[in-house]
Amino acid sequence: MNRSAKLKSVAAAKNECVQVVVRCRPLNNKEQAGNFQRVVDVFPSRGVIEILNCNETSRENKKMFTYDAVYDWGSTQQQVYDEVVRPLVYSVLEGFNGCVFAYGQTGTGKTHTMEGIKSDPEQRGIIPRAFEQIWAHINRSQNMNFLVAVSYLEIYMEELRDLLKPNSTTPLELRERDGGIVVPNLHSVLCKSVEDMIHVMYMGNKNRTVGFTNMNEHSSRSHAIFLIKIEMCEVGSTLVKVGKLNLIDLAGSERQSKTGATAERLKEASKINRALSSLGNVISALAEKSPHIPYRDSKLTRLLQDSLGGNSKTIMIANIGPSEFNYNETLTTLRYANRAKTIENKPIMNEDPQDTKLREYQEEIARLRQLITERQTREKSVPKVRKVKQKTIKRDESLEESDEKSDSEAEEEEDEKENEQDFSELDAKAQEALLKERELTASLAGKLQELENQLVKGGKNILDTYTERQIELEKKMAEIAERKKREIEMQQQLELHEESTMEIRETFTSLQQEVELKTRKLKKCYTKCMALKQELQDTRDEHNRDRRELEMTQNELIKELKRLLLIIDNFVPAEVKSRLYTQAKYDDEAEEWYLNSNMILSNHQMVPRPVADVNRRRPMSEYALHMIKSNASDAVRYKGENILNYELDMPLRTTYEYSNPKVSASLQAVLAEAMQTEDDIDITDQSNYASMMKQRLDRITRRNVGAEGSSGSGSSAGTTTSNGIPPSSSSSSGGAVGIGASRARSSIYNRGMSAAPTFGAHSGSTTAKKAPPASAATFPKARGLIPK
Ligand SMILES: Nc1ncnc2c1ncn2[C@@H]1O[C@H](COP(=O)(O)OP(=O)(O)OP(=O)(O)O)[C@@H](O)[C@H]1O
Repeated sequence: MNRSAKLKSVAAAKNECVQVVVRCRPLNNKEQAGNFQRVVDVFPSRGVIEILNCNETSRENKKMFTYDAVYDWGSTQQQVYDEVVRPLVYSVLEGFNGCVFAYGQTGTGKTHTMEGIKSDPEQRGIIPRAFEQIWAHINRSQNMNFLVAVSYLEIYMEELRDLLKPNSTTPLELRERDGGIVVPNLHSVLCKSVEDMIHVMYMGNKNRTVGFTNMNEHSSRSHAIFLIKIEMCEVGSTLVKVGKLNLIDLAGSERQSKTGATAERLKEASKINRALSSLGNVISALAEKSPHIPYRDSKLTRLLQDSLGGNSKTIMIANIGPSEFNYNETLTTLRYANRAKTIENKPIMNEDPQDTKLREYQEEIARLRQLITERQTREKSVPKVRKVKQKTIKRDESLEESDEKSDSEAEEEEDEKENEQDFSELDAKAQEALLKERELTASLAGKLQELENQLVKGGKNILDTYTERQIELEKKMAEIAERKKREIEMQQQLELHEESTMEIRETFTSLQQEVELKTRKLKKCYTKCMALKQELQDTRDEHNRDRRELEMTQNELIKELKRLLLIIDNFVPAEVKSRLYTQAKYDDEAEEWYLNSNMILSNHQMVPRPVADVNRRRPMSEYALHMIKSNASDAVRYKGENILNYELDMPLRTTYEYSNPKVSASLQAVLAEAMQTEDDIDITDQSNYASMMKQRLDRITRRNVGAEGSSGSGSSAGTTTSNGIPPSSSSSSGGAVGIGASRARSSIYNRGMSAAPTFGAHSGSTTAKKAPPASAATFPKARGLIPK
């Protein structure tokens, strides 16, 4: 279709609102066990849902919402599919884009509605039922070619993941092409039956991200999107129509406090909630007809761009729970769904778009066919003249030989024989060329077969799958669904008009009657006003709740950040830390930190390479070099050993070598002198410590003198110094190193002493009078003051 025709069809397209359907699941075992009350009332015939807040005293204050269709806990999967989804899939098979997405709090039945229960055919959900409808249609359509491709992806933590190729390293990106959003590298599988599609769905489901929450044992933690693309065209025509169907099971829109979320789950939930709240923003912006629609806020909204306010027919299924326990979440879902009702789409038929695989295949098939026929005619035309002559003779013979063989069979056989004969008559070169030609033709035929196998021809087993009566039944069901839809619409409109026309219809017979009616009306208006006020209050409360939840998430994340910073501060070396700070960059798109690979590389390059012998072509071990130098007979043996001489980085030293405490040279000299002369030691200083030391010195000197008097020199065995240290043997034997009875007075100014352990570190003044002559040698030794 050319551009102007396309524009015309867009302009001619009718606006169509997003169809919103609400489905309420039954009370589950937990809710029943907990005696939770049911607060939701469903009125399928009017498309109305009423919800009661148990905390409010008045039971009158029920909130009422109307939708295109509503389903209660007794509804069946078949009913939901036939009445809601079947018409949409019909449209897709006519070449429209269609989208069904399930929205709701976790555990309310989104996956149940979309996929259903594998083992129970009655409980199959929308996706497998859509497969059946598609293939029933294909099998019924005669003279049509189809190409059906499916893909399956999920959006987890704002990242696209291919569920059919989970280990693929190619990142998936969203791109805008021909006014629509596509995922270029997404893997797609060609399917040829319902079973193929179901197999693909289960394969993808195995790779889906699910987790456990307090609300649901197998909670979907990602948004899963199943894409079906159906290309179709009449046999012999080149006009291709394309129908696309997106079947989406969104992640749960839960309150984090209820799910028992941990730090990682909170991060996950905040991303899920962000995508869902951006979906809410898009819905609001579309509902308010805002000039800017924030599709780009999340990957989910970008992917749903066609489905919301675009060219697709869209159905939103809002799943809710009936219990009072989930009152707030249910109300949020109902409001969300209520807003989505007003979104208008402009569905257009995808006729003759660019880049269709079906057209590509058909063109290739035609080209291959042409090539093959050309080759076959060339092959046959080689010995044509002689062949014709021989053929006539042989035919006469063969007719006489057997009557059983049919003419064509005989002819084929004949041709084969002739070919063989012709072939043997050719020279070697020609034979080779002919063989090559035949091989090429065979490979082309194989390729052709392969391509033809990919295409699905419609109307194959029309009688096997669908009898006339079944087709009739389906049509009737579609009609009933359409009527039901219209009935609900009319009922809703009737209720609306009833109020406005009441006044007109009333004729007042008396003033009293008029007053009564006006009072009733006033009461109604008052109730409405109160409901609106309540709504306002609810919205405020909800906003506060959201804010509190965000604050909670923020606090959790800050806590986690602090923990990580603590680890970095205490366990990561300072230089690595500073490198991390300078090299780490934040990617706004991916919302992730990453290390600049260039910088890492440059750092790597700075690391010195292992040392090798620069004069040699390749590194050699020390031992090999040694052997070569020493001209050892088996030196060659070690030549090939590629051992590098690694210079290991030794860790930096953090301690000092031990050195003895320093005693200043002046003090050492004085002490040495004092110990050699017999003079008194006179140390002058002002501090208490020094005077104390002086006293001790005196005491020691006196005792030593006493001891000398009583036992005489050399008989000090068994005596101890005042501080309990026994005298050394050298001193007891009359010691060569002892001070002796010092008479000389010397003044020591020891301010220059540097080492603390020596008493000289404290400036002090001490006068040691009359040092003991021999046994006094114990004093300096015991105090460690003997110069070395
Ligand atoms: N209409 C229903 N009838 C019967 N059972 C239902 C219905 N809807 C849901 N259930 C049951 O409720 C449970 C939770 O449903 P499901 O897993 O589909 O929820 P969900 O909304 O997809 O949750 P999540 O967002 O966590 O994936 C399942 O055991 C399911 O069988």
